[in-house]
Amino acid sequence: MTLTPERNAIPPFAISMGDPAGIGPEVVAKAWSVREAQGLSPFFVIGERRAIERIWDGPIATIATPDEARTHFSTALPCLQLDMGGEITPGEPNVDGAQCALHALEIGIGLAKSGAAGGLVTAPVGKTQLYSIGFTHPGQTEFIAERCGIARNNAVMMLAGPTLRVVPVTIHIPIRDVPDALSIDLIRTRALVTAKGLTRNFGIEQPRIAVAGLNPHAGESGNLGREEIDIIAPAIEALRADGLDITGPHSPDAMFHTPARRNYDAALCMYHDQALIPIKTLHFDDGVNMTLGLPIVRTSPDHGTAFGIAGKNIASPGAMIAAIRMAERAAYYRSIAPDSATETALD
Ligand SMILES: NC(=O)C1=CN([C@@H]2O[C@H](COP(=O)(O)OP(=O)(O)OC[C@H]3O[C@@H](n4cnc5c(N)ncnc54)[C@H](O)[C@@H]3O)[C@@H](O)[C@H]2O)C=CC1
Ligand SMILES: NCC(=O)COP(=O)(O)O
Repeated sequence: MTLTPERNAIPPFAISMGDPAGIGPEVVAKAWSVREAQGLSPFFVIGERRAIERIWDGPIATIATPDEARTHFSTALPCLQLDMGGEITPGEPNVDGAQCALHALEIGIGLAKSGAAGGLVTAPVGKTQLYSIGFTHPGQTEFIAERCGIARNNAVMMLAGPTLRVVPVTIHIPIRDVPDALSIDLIRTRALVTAKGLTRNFGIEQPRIAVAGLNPHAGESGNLGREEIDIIAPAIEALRADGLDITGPHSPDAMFHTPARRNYDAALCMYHDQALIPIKTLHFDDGVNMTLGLPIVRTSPDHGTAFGIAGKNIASPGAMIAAIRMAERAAYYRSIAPDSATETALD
C-alpha cells in the first residue's frame, strides 16, 4: 500500500508485550530492527523493558506518552515501561509476568480507545498463566470486547493471511460443547460482523463468505449429523435474506484447497481448530489474529508464547510484522471510511 498523508497522520501503534517470559519481547524487538526494510509505521511496546534487555542488546527508549514514540522510533525501540518486580526468565512464566501482561493489555486498550494509539497489537499471553491470576475471560478477544463495551458475540475473531481468512464461530470451548453452542443467531451474528469487518478493515466492498458444515461431508444429507439441516443452512438462508453474498454449508475438508479459496473472502468455521488448522498450516509465519466488531483496531500474531524457544533467539518475527502491518492498513481503511455502525453495545 502506498503511503498517504492520511496514513501518516495515524498515531503510533501500541504493542502490549504479552507474557514477558514468552517470545513476545523477542518478536517485538526483531520487528523494530527491520522497521525500515519493512516500511513499518511508528510503534511502541508496553511492558517491562527488562524482558527485552534479557534477550536483545539493541537500543530501547523509555517513553512517557505514545506521542514520544515518533521522536525515538528511528533510533530506538520506544517502551512505555511497566515495573513488574520479580524475576524474568525466558521460558519460565510466573505470576508477576502474567500480571504484567494483563496490565499492559489494559493500558494498550485504554490508549487505543482514547485515540492516543492508532491501534493495539497484542503479543501472546499464556492463557494458563492468566487463568491462574483470576482472569475469567476465555482469551484477550473477549476481554478487549468487554473493555470496549461490545457484547461478546459481536466481537469476532478472524485469522487472516495472504491467501486465507477464517472465522471460528465458537472459539475457546471444549469440542464436546460445540454442537450445543451453535445456533442460528450465533452464526448470523458472526457472519454479519465478519461481512462488515471485511469492508471496514480490509476495504472489501462486496465480501463473499463461505460457511463450513460441522460434520463430515457437511452431514451427508442428515445421515452424518443434523446440525447442517437444523442450524447452519437456516442461518445461511437468513443471511442471504439480509443481503449477504454467502454460500454453504460446505464440506469442511474440501473448502481450503487453492481453487476453493478463490471463491470467498472469509470462511466461517464452526469451531476453533476447523479454522485454525488451515490458517496455521498455510500462514504460520504471516498469519494475523484480528478482532472484528470493535471500535478500536486490534491485531495479534497468530502464534502463542512459545515458552519452549523463548530466549534462544530463534523466534520468527514474521507474524508480528504482519500483525503490525495489518493494524496499519485497518487504521488506514477506517480513517478514509469511518463507520461506527460496526459496533454493537454490550447487552
Ligand atoms: N494470541 C495469543 O495470546 C495466543 C496465546 N496462545 C497461548 O500460548 C501458549 C502456548 O501455546 P501453543 O499451543 O504451544 O502454541 P505456540 O504458538 O506458542 O507454539 C506452537 C509451536 O510453534 C512454535 N512457534 C510459535 N511461534 C513461533 C515463532 N514466532 N517462531 C518460531 N516458532 C514458533 C513453538 O516453538 C511451538 O513449537 C498457550 O498458553 C496458549 O494459550 C496461543 C495462541 C495465541
Ligand atoms: N487460538 C487463538 C488464540 O488463542 C488467540 O486468542 P486471544 O487471546 O487473542 O483471544
